[in-house]
Amino acid sequence: MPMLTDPSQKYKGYTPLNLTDRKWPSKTLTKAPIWLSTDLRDGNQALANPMTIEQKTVFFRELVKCGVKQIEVAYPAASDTDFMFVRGLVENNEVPDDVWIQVLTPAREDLIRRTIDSVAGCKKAILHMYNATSPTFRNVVFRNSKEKTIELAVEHTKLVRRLTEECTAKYGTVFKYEYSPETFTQTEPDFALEVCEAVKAAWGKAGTGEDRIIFNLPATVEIAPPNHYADQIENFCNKISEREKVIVSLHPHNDRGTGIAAAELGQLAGGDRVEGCFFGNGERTGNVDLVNLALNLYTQGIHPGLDFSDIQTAIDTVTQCNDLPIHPRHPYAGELVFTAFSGSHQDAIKKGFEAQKIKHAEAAAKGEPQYWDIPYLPIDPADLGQNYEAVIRVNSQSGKGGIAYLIKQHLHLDLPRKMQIAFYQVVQAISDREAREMTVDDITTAFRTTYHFGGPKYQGRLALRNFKISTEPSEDPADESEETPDERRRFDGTLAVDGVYRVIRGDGNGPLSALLDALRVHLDIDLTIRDYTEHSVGEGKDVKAASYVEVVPAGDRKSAQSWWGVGLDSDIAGSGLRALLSAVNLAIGDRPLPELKLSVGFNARSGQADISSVIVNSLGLELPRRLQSAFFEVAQRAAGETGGEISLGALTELFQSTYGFHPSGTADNRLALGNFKLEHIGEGGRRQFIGDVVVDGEKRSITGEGNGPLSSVLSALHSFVSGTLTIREYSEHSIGEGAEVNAASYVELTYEVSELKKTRAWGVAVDNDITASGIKAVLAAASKLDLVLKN
Ligand SMILES: CC(=O)SCCNC(=O)CCNC(=O)[C@H](O)C(C)(C)COP(=O)(O)OP(=O)(O)OC[C@H]1O[C@@H](n2cnc3c(N)ncnc32)[C@H](O)[C@@H]1OP(=O)(O)O
Ligand SMILES: CC(C)C(=O)C(=O)O
Repeated sequence: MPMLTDPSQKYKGYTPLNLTDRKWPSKTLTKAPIWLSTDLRDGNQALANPMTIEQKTVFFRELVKCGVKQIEVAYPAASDTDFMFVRGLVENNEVPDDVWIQVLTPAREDLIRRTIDSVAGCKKAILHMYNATSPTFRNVVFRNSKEKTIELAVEHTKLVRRLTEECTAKYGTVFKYEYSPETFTQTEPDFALEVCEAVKAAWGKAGTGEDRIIFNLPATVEIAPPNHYADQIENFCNKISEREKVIVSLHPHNDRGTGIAAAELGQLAGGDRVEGCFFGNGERTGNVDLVNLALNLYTQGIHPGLDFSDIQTAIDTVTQCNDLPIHPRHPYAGELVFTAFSGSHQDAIKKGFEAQKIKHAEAAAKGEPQYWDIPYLPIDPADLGQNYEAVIRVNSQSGKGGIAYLIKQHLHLDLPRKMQIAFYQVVQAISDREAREMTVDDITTAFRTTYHFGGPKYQGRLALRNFKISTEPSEDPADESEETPDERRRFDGTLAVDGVYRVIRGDGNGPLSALLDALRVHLDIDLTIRDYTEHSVGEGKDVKAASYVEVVPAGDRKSAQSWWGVGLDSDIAGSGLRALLSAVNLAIGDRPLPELKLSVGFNARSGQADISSVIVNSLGLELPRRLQSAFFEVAQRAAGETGGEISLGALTELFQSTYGFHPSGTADNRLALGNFKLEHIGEGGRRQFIGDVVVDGEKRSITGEGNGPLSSVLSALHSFVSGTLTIREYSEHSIGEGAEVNAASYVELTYEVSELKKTRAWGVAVDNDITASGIKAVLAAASKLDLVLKN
């Protein structure tokens, strides 16, 4: 049947109360009401499968944990399960001393008796009796007159008094009495009052404070807007006699979807207590949601007396016990309620957090409250034990702000605005292509992959292995113009280029321009930096620098096309260089790069770096800069006869023979290391070398002291070497990883014997022990010198 064109022929509107002096509209809520959870009664009776005793027990404990002090635990006369559940609570001492358990009964003697039996022995119980009072119920359900309706309530109230007193006398249980004129909102207001007055008189012992009688005024079915409910409550509160001896309890249902409003307006109108269920379970559209009401108060700065610091556990417990899901949009509890998908919301939230951080710092400094003021978020999710991860979620409706927020939250990177736009396009493309929500993981992975950020797993075609920035005097000392700095920076470093190591060198005004120069010279990559920013990440000794670089094609600073990159390093120069390489990786895409060419001809600047590239690739040795130059000269001389031509294999062999190096450590040197030990001498770092050195095939046991391992070896060598050996340069690095790691050492020695000129030689060695590697490098270098031995 379709909807009626004239519904007035089928549905009657409510009859408004003509309150001439209603007060509630101009009031505000200032304190929390008494809360009564009826999850285990009104909520339970509305379930297709009512809860088991175990489920009710778990639920009861959660209610207690959240701070509910009055809990309607059952309709004990309904079933053995309900009865036994209440008995279990009592007998197992489940009820804390400050909690009242409440039990509901109709106005029927047998059921009242069983209900009181259920709580016998409990410390504190509220006996709740009801009978419906509205015309329809009187006429249709009970077929009762008004008088008979009052009589039913009065007689059974007297019975309740007698039986509860007996129970108190026998078991010590303290009782409160609650009476509900069920269907109150559909009952003539004066008749509802008349019934309650009669019940109060029959109870006969309503007092003040703890002795107040509770009159529950249910919107059994919500049939009118919430202002009407408020009028009904205010009217009742004004007219009931001995108001101070009465607790007015509100029991809204949600048939019109205004249960929350009804409860809030009802409190303004005088309601002292609110009965409802967590997350709004209950008959039909549910009872009023206590969590919602409590948190509404909380967001007005009023503590509700309930604690939802761990709302997720409450959600999990309630949904598991009720077997009903919570709608994703449910106030405070739905999984999407702290989530923003749309770009403008995300942008506002991100800006809100940034602005609030500053405002809070200012307020903290002045000792003022730090008010929550975030667009689109009425409550701080953290107060409910929720984290911010869910706040911003990304799909095709999202904008750069939200994505940047997630990157900041998860990677601690505060992307510059233009880079936000660039990365937004990356995420948009993925989101459009895959037509789905992007998780935080998707976004951070997209970021890492795009910018080659976050370790070897995300490494790009160009990856920085090591570098050194040195200061060089400006090339043209005659140029005294202000633009030309006195000093220039030199970048010396090793890159992995498509998996092959390349030693590169470049000069510039700063580290980044020096790297750009090196890239241009060695790899034909010609770019210019258009934008650069940086910020610190973390604090104290763990602080790192994050850098962001935008590059454009060289000579085209206004280019429409640009590439951003990001770098993070404990060293600011390292972070900038990494950011630049990150941008360069994007810029080169998959364009082929020039392969390593060996050019050892004179004046070939790239040649020096290129032969170092051969050594790092063939032997894993990252030569110190002066050794690079030294070997370049050796290579040039060796290749002199072939016009600069030399094969990669020949170059590697030349290196090994020149520096007495063999990767296995078994170089055929004039001096070789035998067994040795190094001992600490005295308090300082002084050492004593005691060991065997094989010289020209003959073992010599020598000792020597020095400030460190290498100087003690030199001192020992002087026991059979005439003249003076000195270490001019020493450096080392690791080769390999994990258990396979070795140390590579480079030593340059100078040697001076009287009347002979000073000579120098490099030695290189690798060993799994760093000290042995250094000593072997000393002996390798010494082997290359014309040592004069003492007799
Ligand atoms: C608005 C509310 O939520 S009220 C609470 C509702 N909750 C429940 O009903 C859940 C528990 N109920 C039950 O398990 C059962 O209804 C019982 C055990 C209480 C009673 O079961 P039964 O005796 O089989 O009766 P039934 O369920 O048919 O109840 C209807 C009878 O109770 C009477 N009745 C209904 N409400 C009340 C009341 N508050 N006081 C006295 N009698 C009542 C009806 O008039 C009817 O009487 P009749 O049989 O003489 O016509
Ligand atoms: C028993 C009463 C209070 C009831 O649950 C209702 O009217 O909804």
